[in-house]
Parts: sequence; structure tokens; C-alpha cells
Amino acid sequence: MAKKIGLFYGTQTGRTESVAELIRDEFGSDVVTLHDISQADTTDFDEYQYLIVGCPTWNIGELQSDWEGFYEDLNEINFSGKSVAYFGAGDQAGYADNFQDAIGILEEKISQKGGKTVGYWSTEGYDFNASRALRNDKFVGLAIDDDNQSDLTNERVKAWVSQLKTEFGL
Ligand SMILES: Cc1cc2nc3c(=O)[nH]c(=O)nc-3n(C[C@H](O)[C@H](O)[C@H](O)COP(=O)(O)O)c2cc1C
Repeated sequence: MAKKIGLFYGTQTGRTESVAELIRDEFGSDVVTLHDISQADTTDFDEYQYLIVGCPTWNIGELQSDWEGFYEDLNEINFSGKSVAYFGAGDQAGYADNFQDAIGILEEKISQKGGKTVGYWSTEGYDFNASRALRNDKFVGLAIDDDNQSDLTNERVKAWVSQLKTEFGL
């Protein structure tokens, strides 16, 4: 059986990649295929009905550089009929005015292209000022902060994957 979920991530210092691996292991490696966005093609997205998009925020409110390079390519992808979940890595203490902005930027673009967002995540337990990743007081997806709260990463991933299994209907 073809793997169901395509997980597309970018990373600068490896943290988002580690979280991607945790998510894959939690679903099972027979379910999730990892794609580093620096090596991905627009047609890679066609294979999946269920997508997970992972991006850390860099340079004060910007996309990680490989996602930056792919941003215009998103225009060539038809996301309608696809469910899309987002996770980000960020630093709520060091960048409190731009915490997790990148997943907000990607979600805005991909939902304009027809993607249905799943996997919203509560802001409870975080301390920050502002974020482009907020929709109705929730994050558009899982917010990971390995700079300040690495001890919570495993349990956050487990809870979010369990939520996604329900929301994807798997
Ligand atoms: C120069 C610099 C700028 C950053 N800007 C932001 C930011 O605007 N918002 C945020 O939430 N995190 C910001 N971060 C924190 C990173 O997103 C965080 O360390 C993340 O874990 C890196 O993920 P990666 O290893 O997958 O690249 C910044 C970090 C650095 C060093």
C-alpha cells in the first residue's frame, strides 16, 4: 500500500528535521514519507491526500531559506481536496513578537490554494507577544520550541499526532 502522508519540511540547524522524524515514528514509518523541501519537486505533492508541512521561523518572522526558495513554486500545486497540517519550530523568548510566523505564512498561502487546514493547536503553556500563526486564538499547527521548552517536545508531538489521526480520519 502506498504511504498515506507526505511530510515536507525545511530546517536550518536540524531541529525541525528531528521533530519531523518524531512525527513519522509516532504515526509509523509505513504511513509517513519525509521530504526535505530543499530536494522536493512540486509533483511530489501530487501523491498525497494528507500533507504535513514543517517550517521553522528565521530572520525575525521569515520562512526558513529552503521554504523561501520554494514559496513561489507553491503556486503550481493544486491543494484542493488535500488536508494539510502544519508544525513549526521557534523561540518564544528570543523572538516573542514573531513566534512561529513561518507556519502562519505557509498556511495562508496553501489554504488560498485550496488546502484544508487541520491540526490547530492551543496557545496554552506558551508565553509570547505576537504571531502570524494565530487563527482565532489558536496556532495553525503544532508549535515546537526546543530553545526554551525542549522537555515538552515529545509529549506535544504525541498529543498532536493522536489529534491528527482523528482529524485525517486514519
Ligand atoms: C537569527 C535567528 C532568527 C530567528 N528568528 C525567529 C523568529 O522570528 N521567530 C521564531 O519563533 N524563532 C526564531 N528563531 C528561532 C529558530 O526558529 C529556532 O531556533 C528553531 O528551533 C530552528 O529550527 P531549525 O533547527 O529546524 O532550523 C530564530 C533563530 C535565529 C538564530
